[in-house]
Amino acid sequence: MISVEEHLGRILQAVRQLPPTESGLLEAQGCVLAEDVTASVQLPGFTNSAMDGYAVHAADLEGASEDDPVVLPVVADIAAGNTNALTLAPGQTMRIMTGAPLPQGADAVVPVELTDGGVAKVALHAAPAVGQHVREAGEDVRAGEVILRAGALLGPGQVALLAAAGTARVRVVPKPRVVVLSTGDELVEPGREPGFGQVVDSNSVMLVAAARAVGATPHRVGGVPDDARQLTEALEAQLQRADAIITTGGVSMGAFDTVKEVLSKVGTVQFDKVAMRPGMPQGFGVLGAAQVPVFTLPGNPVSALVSFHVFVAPALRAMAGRPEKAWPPGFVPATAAASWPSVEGKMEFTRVVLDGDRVRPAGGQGSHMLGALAAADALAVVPPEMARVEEGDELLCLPLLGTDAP
Ligand SMILES: Nc1nc2c(c(=O)[nH]1)N[C@H]1C(S)=C(S)[C@@H](COP(=O)(O)OP(=O)(O)OC[C@H]3O[C@@H](n4cnc5c(N)ncnc54)[C@H](O)[C@@H]3O)O[C@H]1N2
Ligand code: MOO
Repeated sequence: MISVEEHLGRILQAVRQLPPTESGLLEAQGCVLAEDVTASVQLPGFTNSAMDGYAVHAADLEGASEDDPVVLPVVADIAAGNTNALTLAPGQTMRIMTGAPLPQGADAVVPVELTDGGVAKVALHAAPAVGQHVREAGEDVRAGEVILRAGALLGPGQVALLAAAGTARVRVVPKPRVVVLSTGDELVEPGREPGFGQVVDSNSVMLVAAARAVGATPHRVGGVPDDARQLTEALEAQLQRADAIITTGGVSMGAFDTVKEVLSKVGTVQFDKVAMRPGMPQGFGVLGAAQVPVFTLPGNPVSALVSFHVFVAPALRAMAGRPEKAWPPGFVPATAAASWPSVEGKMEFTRVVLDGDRVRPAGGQGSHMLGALAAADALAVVPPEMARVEEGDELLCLPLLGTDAP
């Protein structure tokens, strides 16, 4: 029996960050930048108005107030999108809209609410400070400045900045393409009614969803029967399209545990019992010339999802250029709101419901119990040395509904 840390350590030793690729901005969301990006233009690109109102020379409005306005002629209208360079002479105003270029010479904007809204001439009831409601060219980003560094995760704000600063394509670490392959003669496709002795292949649906939630690009292969030739063929076919392969089922002590039978003979896949519950039978190794990592997760549904969170998610993040800073990854502290037994000598992952920062078990803990799994908010980590959780104990928890997608 090996520890959770040993098995994870072996996995993280073996996986590599994927080589960078060039990508359009929309496809780059959720990826990590592979190089620094500099702005090719300044932002804002030109000095413009922050308000709908009147462009003025501030000096013309000295002493203007609510009761004692200054009245000036309005010599032009400037809408957003106006591309003519205009000049404002002293003693004049121009009506200006938000985002429209400030005319040369103007140094402030009076919002329309502080005026009578005049079109030919306007009564201005306020004396603005120089620069008021003016957005200076380059005040946000200077041309040539590094706007995002290699390693930055691209979310909506980052792709917007790249677009605005003149970058349409970027070099990123791609999202790992993850093939999910379930095994077992008992499996039927989701949507089909299982006969006696059959189960719906819910694991592949679950693992595709889990892979997507950590920012990978999953591909689901329907259930493969417990047949060595068919499994070998399926694995060989999928190796072409995969940065990682996840299998479920067929790794325990059963007489028809085909994954173990097939993968023991090829690549470097090693099968171990890991001191955890659920998720004890695990396998990991690399396959083919491209050294594609293969995770063989147990078939029990809860075991498979726990194994995904503990072993596969950190590996996928490392491949995507987002290595974990610490283990356990993404875990949050919580206080036990109840007492429950745990198994000594194994790290137990109790399905819990979260109530603020307090947790209690979410119903049945059997590794086949999807009903209780779906009712859970998080996995509470009970360390191997604890035989029992007492009310008030501090535990680390992994939220189950979290998503890495920015
Ligand atoms: N004699 C022993 N028996 C078992 C041991 C052991 O150490 N000695 N370990 C148990 C543990 S712990 C686990 S976990 C399971 C793991 O078994 P396998 O990975 O070989 O999985 P299967 O036998 O194929 O299936 C187990 C269970 O899960 C259901 N299943 C499988 N695939 C799917 C799927 N795609 N979607 C939904 N459900 C699935 C399957 O019907 C079985 O009920 O072994 C224990 N046995
Ligand atoms: O250790 Mo198995 O993964 O519970 O059911």
